[in-house]
Amino acid sequence: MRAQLVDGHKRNIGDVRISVTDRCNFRCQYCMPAEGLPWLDRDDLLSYEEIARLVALLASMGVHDVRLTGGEPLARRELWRLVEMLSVDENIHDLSLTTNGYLLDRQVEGLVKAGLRRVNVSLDALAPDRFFQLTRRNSLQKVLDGLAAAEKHPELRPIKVNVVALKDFTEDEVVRFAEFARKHPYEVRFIEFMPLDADRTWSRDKVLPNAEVRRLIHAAYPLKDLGRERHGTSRRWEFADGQGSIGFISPVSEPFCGDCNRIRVTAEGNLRTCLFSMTETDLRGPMRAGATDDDLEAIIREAVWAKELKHDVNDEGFVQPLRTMSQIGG
Ligand SMILES: Nc1nc2c(ncn2[C@@H]2O[C@H](COP(=O)(O)OP(=O)(O)OP(=O)(O)O)[C@@H](O)[C@H]2O)c(=O)[nH]1
Ligand SMILES: C[S@@+](CC[C@H](N)C(=O)[O-])C[C@H]1O[C@@H](n2cnc3c(N)ncnc32)[C@H](O)[C@@H]1O
Ligand code: SF4
Ligand code: SF4
Repeated sequence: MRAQLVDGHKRNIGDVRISVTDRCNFRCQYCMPAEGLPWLDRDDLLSYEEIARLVALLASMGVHDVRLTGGEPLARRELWRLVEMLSVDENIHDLSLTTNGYLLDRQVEGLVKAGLRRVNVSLDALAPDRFFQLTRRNSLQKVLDGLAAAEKHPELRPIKVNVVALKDFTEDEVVRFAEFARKHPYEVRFIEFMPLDADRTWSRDKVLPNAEVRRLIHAAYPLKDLGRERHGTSRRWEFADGQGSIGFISPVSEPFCGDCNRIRVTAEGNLRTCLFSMTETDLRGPMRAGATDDDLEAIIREAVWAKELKHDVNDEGFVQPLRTMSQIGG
């Protein structure tokens, strides 16, 4: 084992989010433009072997939680192969996936066999026409099938459902989502819209504050506060009658940067120390030029030492990064 990876604010880094591709088969309004984006060339993507090398190095520095994301991670061929490579590392405690669910039905069995332990599925609407409006794809049923397929694997728990909430849109389905959470063994989380959309149309008045979502749910089904998990994104509330729980991820109205222990690696192998970072550190170049693990460790430690204390989108000086959520790996 190497020394714990720490930032300059004395925070131990314990979580890495790896983007395995910038491509996606959906076009969610709050993330991608309808026409897509210029995709990376395949040669520019880190190979699974390169990702596994980096993750093993990070895990030996105490970064024990690994999330695979994208773009759409299941759109990258044979993702199970990467999962298999990572799941044998004893230094990795949590190996999870965030997906739009479209290809989950087909792939979940292989992923579980390969050692995947958790899955989060994005689902922003429960009515087919509303789902189409948000994702620009007619795929609600495929996502529900993906969730049902995941549910059949008890190894994959908890299953979380991510709902990005938009003002003047999501309100109509908030109570239906609460009922969905009460009916299924899924932890539904409402997420406030962040300024990382490709169309750069984010504004504060398009954000549906989670306090409002909670108010709407509480009126129908009273809630009890369970608090926020350390290093977690969501604050959880359980239904007062004990039938399930619901979560709120509130980066706009209640930022949770204080105990942030996360870093990110983009699909082309750049290290980002914050979701909203304005700079990135190239790891692929040194790796392909023959850097040793000690060389890479030094590069990573220097970049992480400068990790941002926080990022508040409400700050006067806040600047939206050039890269979108799908390019960063949300
Ligand atoms: N502001 C901010 N948002 C984040 C961060 N990490 C994840 N998110 C957002 O949280 C939402 C849910 O992301 P997930 O991929 O499900 O990750 P998570 O919430 O950490 O997942 P769990 O560990 O399973 O609770 C997405 O909108 C992410 O972009 C972060 O460090 N900062
Ligand atoms: C970028 S996606 C990548 C994984 C996968 N394609 C998916 O949608 O789950 C990761 C998460 O970021 C969320 N997300 C994307 N753009 C967002 C935005 N502008 N604000 C808040 N969350 C966003 C998505 O809803 C999803 O839950
Ligand atoms: S949120 Fe996920 S599914 Fe939607 S466009 Fe972005 S990367 Fe694709
Ligand atoms: S915005 Fe940056 S500092 Fe804040 S929680 Fe997210 S990654 Fe961490």
